[in-house]
Amino acid sequence: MTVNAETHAGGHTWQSLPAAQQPDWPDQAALRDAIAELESYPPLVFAGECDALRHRLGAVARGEAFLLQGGDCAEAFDAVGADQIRNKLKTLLQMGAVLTYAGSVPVVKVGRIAGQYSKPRSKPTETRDGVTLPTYRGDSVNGFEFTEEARIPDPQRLKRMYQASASTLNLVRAFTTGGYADLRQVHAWNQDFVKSSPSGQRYEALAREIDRALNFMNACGVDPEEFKTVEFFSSHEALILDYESALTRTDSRTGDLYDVSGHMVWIGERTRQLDGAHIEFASKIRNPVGVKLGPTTTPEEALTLIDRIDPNREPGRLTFITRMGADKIRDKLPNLVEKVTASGAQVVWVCDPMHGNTFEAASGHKTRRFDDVLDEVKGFFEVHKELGTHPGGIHVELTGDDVTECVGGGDEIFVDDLHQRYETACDPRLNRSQSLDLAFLVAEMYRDQ
Ligand SMILES: O=C[C@H](O)[C@H](O)COP(=O)(O)O
Ligand SMILES: C=C(OP(=O)(O)O)C(=O)O
Ligand SMILES: [Mn+2]
Repeated sequence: MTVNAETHAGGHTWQSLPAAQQPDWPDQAALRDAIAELESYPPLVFAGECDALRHRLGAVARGEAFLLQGGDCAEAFDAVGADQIRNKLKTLLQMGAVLTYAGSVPVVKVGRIAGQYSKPRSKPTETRDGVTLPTYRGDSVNGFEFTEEARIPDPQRLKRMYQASASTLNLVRAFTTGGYADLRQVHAWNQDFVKSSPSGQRYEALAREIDRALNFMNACGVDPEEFKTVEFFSSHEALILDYESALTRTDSRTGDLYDVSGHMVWIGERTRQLDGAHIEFASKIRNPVGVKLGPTTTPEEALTLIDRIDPNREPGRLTFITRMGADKIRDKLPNLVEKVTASGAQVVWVCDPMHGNTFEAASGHKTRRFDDVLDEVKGFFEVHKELGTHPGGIHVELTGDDVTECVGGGDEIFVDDLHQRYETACDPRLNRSQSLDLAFLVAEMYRDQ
């Protein structure tokens, strides 16, 4: 295999390289048909929007803005109703408002939304009561239901992924530009949270300050229209390369390739092999790109990733999403940040405090402790403070619904509560109140920084 081969029969350099975590599609003819159809579909996003996000992330890399990236671990086809999308968006916007005020910097808002349908897994199979079946790999590949039939990878699902992404993005665009996301409304939701929940009451002082700031702007005659719309971007893990390749198009303005399935895509911890297809793919598209970095990442790997994906050292092009675990971040992160900074690269550093802190409760539920999540973010801020670098943002798995998937938080969820509303198809998400709790606590950290 050569990394630099310019093309292969399918057309793109990455298509001739080994790709980890791809489904074993049993029906290759059906796969080819699905890909051909996807290739004929219109883009979900415009290349110029991807450029805009890259510029916003450039400001994050320079320390002038903060990134809030969040949403489901795995979106599901049967969870794209208006209520679920609205609740998720509402939660992210509320978090964004708190962080904007406390940090006094723009918050770049990016959803794990409208495309987050594919999951890398640690095991190829799952066994329940002595029955072993292929593992669930996300709604884009197979069904969550534990039956032989549901678990067969079906390429028709790639088309449903496109359709579900399109309708989700359509509603998100409507909400964010049509007046629903008005900052004054978002602030009123935050006031509700502060008033009506025990965990919210701790943040009364901050909410009052925001209220005063809004009244002040009002009194100064700031045009209320300014508050009406909000910029919001989509992102997902670029995992299933047949899908991402079919949605990768040449931009007529520049001749560059863009993956028009979302504004930003990231490469996961399990697929970031330097000689693999995913990194080659990431290096060829002009979208802003993220790469997850777990605790085994060496500085040499990080530097090679920069050379591959960001050879021109363009702030905003590359985001490193570190997911070390609360017990490792203070040990592992400093060396990476130091070496990357010394190389002259200006990457965005983002903390994913979820994926290094997963454990299985006695009940069998995969869960995370709110305190571990918070402690990893704290460690992230400490390391950057010590090194004089910018803690660029957080990347979290969350939902706007009152699920019981992570333990702890101000409105505490106990291990015994997990079964009550455990709805995730993959990893445990912070619920609405845990997400807001986190935003207020991170806001305090950002301020102290
Ligand atoms: O976000 C996803 C999960 O962390 C990943 O799919 C691994 O989960 P698993 O260990 O249950 O396979
Ligand atoms: C699989 C994920 O993360 P990671 O690649 O960091 O394990 C994820 O973000 O859902
Ligand atoms: Mn996950």
